[in-house]
Parts: sequence; C-alpha cells; structure tokens
Amino acid sequence: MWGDPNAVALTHLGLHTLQHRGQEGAGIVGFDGHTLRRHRGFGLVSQVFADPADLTALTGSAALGHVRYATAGGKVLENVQPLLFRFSDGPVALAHNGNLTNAVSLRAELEANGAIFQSTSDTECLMHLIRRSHAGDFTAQLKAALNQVHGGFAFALLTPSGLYAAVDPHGFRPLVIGTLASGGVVVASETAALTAVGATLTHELAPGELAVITDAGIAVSAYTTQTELAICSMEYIYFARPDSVIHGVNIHQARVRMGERLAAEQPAAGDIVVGVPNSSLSAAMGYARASGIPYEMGLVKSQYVARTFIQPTQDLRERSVRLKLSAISSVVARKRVILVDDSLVRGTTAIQLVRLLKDAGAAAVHLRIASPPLRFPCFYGIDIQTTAELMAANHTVADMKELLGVASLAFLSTAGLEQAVGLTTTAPHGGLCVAYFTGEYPTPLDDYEVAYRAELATLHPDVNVHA
Ligand SMILES: O=P(O)(O)OC[C@H]1O[C@H](OP(=O)(O)OP(=O)(O)O)[C@H](O)[C@@H]1O
Ligand SMILES: NC(=O)CC[C@H](N)C(=O)O
Ligand SMILES: [Mg+2]
Repeated sequence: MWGDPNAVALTHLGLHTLQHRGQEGAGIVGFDGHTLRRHRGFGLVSQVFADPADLTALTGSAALGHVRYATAGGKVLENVQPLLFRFSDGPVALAHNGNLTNAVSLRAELEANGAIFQSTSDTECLMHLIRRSHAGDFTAQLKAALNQVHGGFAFALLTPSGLYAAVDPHGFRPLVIGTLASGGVVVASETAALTAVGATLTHELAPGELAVITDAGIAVSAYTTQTELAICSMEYIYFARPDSVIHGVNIHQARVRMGERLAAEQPAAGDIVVGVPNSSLSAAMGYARASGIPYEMGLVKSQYVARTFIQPTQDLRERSVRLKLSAISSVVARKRVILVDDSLVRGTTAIQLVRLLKDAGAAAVHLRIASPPLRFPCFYGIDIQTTAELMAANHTVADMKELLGVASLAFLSTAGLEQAVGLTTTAPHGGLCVAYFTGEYPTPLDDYEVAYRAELATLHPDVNVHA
C-alpha cells in the first residue's frame, strides 16, 4: 500500500483477506517516513500479530505485507517475507508470490561472484540481481533483474520513494492494483483484498508488466515484450477466494461452470450431491444444478481448521483433514452420494472422506473431480515439485477408483476446464497454465529439468503420456 495514513492497519486487514494463500508465516514492513520497519513470524496473521503492539510499532503511509506458502527453502525465519535489505543508499523490502525456476543456478553464480545470501528462499535472488545491475536508476535496475529471473512471480517491492509491482512474462500468478478514496494505492494478489480495504480495482497487471507507484502517481510499463498469458488454472480451481475476480472472471462463477460442465461430461447415478468444504462448494452447486440432483450438506467443516493442501508436510495434511471434516449421518445414510471436490492432488482428502461417508452409512460414493487428473509437478508456485506425491501420476483412474473404494471416479476434461473459465484471449489453453494436467510447460524448467526428466522415466506408462 502506498500513500494512505492507515497503510499498516489496512495492510494487516488485507493480509487477513489473503490468509487462504499462505499459512506458514506472515510479515509486514511499514515505512515511517524515514526508514522501513518490519515484524514477521511463523504461522497465521492472527498468530504473528497476536500482540497488537507489534502492529502499532509499524506506523506509516506505506506498507508491504506477505503470507507465506513455501515453495522453496525451508521453515526458517529468514525465509519469512517481506525480505528486508538495508543498503547504504536506503532500505528495500521485497515480497514474492510464486516460484523461480532458475534460483538455484542464479544463486550459485551470484555466490561465485561474492554475493552473501541471508535466506534460503528463491525470492532473494531478485534483490542481488537488482544490486548488481549498473542501470541508471532503481526502476531500470529492477527491470534488468526481472529479465534474469525465470518461472512464476508476482513481486512487490517497497522503498522510501515508491512501491513496485511486477508479474512474470506468463502472468502465472495474479496481481491487481486498486485505489482508495484517500488517494492511496493498493497492490494485492486478489481483488478480495482490495474490497476488504475499501479500494476500487483500477488495473490488473498483464504478463511482463511493471507498475511503479510513487507520490506522482501510477506508471505501468512492460519490462519485456516476450509475453503470453498462462495464468495458473489452479487459481480458478482452488487457490483464489470465491469473491475474487481474476482477468474479469469471478472465481465462484467459474467454479460453478466447472461443476455444470462436469455434470454434463461425467453424469452419475446418485441421490444427492455433496461438496467438500470449502473450495469445492461452488463446483458442487454447479453439478447439482446441471444434473437436477439435490444438493445436500453431507459434510461439515470445522471453522477452526485451515486449509490442508497448503500445509508443508504430509503428516500435518492428514491430521488436519481428520480434524477438519465430518459427515452428517442423517443426510448421507442409505444415500448414493455424488461427492464433488475441486481437485485431487495427493489424495489425502479423498481417501479420508470416502471412509468417513461410508462410516456414516452412505450406500455408495461416486467421486467427481471438477478439474482434470493432476499428473505433473508445478514449478511456478504450487508446492508439488515431484510426480512421486501425485496420486494420478502413479495410478490409472481405474486403479484410483479401487484404491479410494468408490463406486465410480471421473474428472473434468482439460477442454471443459478451459471453457468453464472462459478467459477472452487467443493464448494457448484459453490463457491458462494447465501444465500439471498435460505436462506441457510454458517455459523451460531450468534447474528442475534434469530431476523432472529422470522422474518421468520411472512412471507408469499408462498414466503418463510423456514418459
Ligand atoms: O488430494 P489432496 O492432496 O487432498 O488435495 C486436494 C484437496 O485439498 C484442497 O482442500 P483444502 O483443505 O486445502 O482447502 P479448502 O478448505 O479450501 O477446500 C482441495 O480443495 C481438495 O479438497
Ligand atoms: N507464495 C509464496 O509464499 C512463495 C514465496 C517463495 N517462493 C517461498 O517459498 O518462500
Ligand atoms: Mg478442499
């Protein structure tokens, strides 16, 4: 946030609104008119700022906040963002959503030339590249650095003179700009955060764009012309909040269309449709509407347990699913349940839910997934970087049906997904990145290439068209 007397408090509010995007750590940097001050820690925003004094210590008219969902580098405080650098000519804070594919090789090269890294985060590379640039001013140095990092990124940087926001050449990760009645400017991953702070959407960063926000206003330019939209389809399927809008498409309505489409592509003989709280509820609603089969609340979610898929370890993910979901026996007993989830990745949720529904007396479970089988890793910002952890990469759909113990199992097609999102663009796959479904990556994989190819060769030939 730039140019609002309540920048720190509003950033805190905005971070709460983006909590679903990262639960491992959070931090805020405030600009008090002289220098940048930071508070950060592990856990949820409410835990990191449990003591209100930590927030009030950060005053100022500009602020930068982050919630971490780790994709690279371990659980150490140094990796919790915003990263903050105190240079001889002034401080710079940096926040990143996404994952850089060439961070390991960049770091090796930078260290060979004398760079001393403070963290093990991929994000830090950007700052070293900025400092090593001989370009004229900070904006030009940043543009030079943005052209050297590869992969998925939405970056925000804060200095005493401005706020900078940039997205990668494929726009893998979303980033929007809004304005406040006070004249302040807000940059956020999702429009839901703009709404929360009372800002109006004024611009959505296009692939390869850099926005420079200063007291003089907002200047948007391109740092590269080699661009092609491939926004992460999992943003529409799972990550983003239902009330957010990405590239003109509301997330809830896109999910409803995924569910409607799934009902048309993969009908099931069931008595009730049940969604998996939270993120599949929209798709389940769409499935019920299109099939004419009644929607029922067969599962309840504890409001005190957060998202499971973005937890950092399998043990935590399994424990949270158990704590989080329970079945309403009187709803599902003796019913043929059509269970709709938005995605099946490691299978953690589905394995436990099918058991839960059967224990509650369901006569049969027909599992319908409102996205295609996820068979390939993501290197642009989802923490699934090996095929070993992906259920559909290691088993055919028929095998998965047996493993899960369901009466039937079916997925949405990639074409169906692309149409359900329905972006207006001529870019491949309707402007979406569908690499984890098809194995077609929009960029070279850089540091991940060798290990990825080696892993592919070991996969079951029936499930992997690229092996
Ligand atoms: O196959 P898996 O590896 O289990 O991953 C997929 C599941 O994880 C996500 O839910 P999550 O609990 O993270 O969040 P939600 O409450 O927003 O649905 C997603 O909505 C699926 O339910
Ligand atoms: N979305 C994120 O929070 C990831 C940022 C960075 N890649 C990290 O692992 O810390
Ligand atoms: Mg879920």
